[in-house]
Amino acid sequence: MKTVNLSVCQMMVVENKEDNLKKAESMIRRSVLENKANLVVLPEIFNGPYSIEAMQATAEPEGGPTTQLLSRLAAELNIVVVGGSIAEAADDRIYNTAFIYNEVGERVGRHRKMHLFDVNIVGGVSFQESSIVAPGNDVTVVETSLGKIGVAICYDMRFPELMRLMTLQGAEMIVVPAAFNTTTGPAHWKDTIKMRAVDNQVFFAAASPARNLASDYHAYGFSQVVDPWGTVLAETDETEGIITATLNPQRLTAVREQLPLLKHRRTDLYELKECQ
Ligand SMILES: NC(=O)CC(=O)C(=O)O
Repeated sequence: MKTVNLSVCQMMVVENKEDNLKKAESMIRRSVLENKANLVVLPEIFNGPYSIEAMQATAEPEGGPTTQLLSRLAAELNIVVVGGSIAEAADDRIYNTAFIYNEVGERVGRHRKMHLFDVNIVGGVSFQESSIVAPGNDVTVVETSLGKIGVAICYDMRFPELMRLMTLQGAEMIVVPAAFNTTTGPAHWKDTIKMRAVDNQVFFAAASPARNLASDYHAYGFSQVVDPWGTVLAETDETEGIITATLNPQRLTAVREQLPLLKHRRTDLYELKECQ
């Protein structure tokens, strides 16, 4: 991989789609102009609220206004964009999808959330994502000029097998647009980010929306970027803002050489395989 300046835009997502697109555009521009980012990441479902009703209302196909904007900005600003995720309308279904664009605005990857957030936590959050969203079936590792980026979405990051598969496929950075909430966030967010980075010896960036108490779903916030040793390189609180970290490839090499976890796996005793 190359040296990467990664910015996470922890944006306040509101009801109105156009307002969200304007906000995403201004935060992407600021990431580049003020923080010299060459990789910019947006949160899960950034163009409308993360709710069953809103996802139905905001769903659009690839080539719609949201992906057009992301592609145009990637090309104009000469950056790689992991475009958070959107409700994607395709095949008469809705997917929760991240689109990834390169420096000339080509779509170089697409991840459809594989694990859907169907939970009912007593006294806390209830959500039935599968009532509207269909699951994706593909592990996503994208080859870019900056290095290999594994992309997953929110609940996907709770599944260590998926993170390890991405690592075995060469991911050097794992980037996760996400929206934990005020029940699961305080309990699990930071530990999950750290352990996925440490287990796999990868850079790990998790991008949340800012917490909007006017919406039904209260995102946790606290976006983070962590290095392969588990050191936090950048983090924020629950409010809107941009965080930026420099990812140094020598750090990844040094951690993997000095603590060769990936080489010490007992593949004579167990294996992890991607089913076709
Ligand atoms: N929103 C999600 O997909 C997942 C989540 O909030 C959690 O795992 O907690």
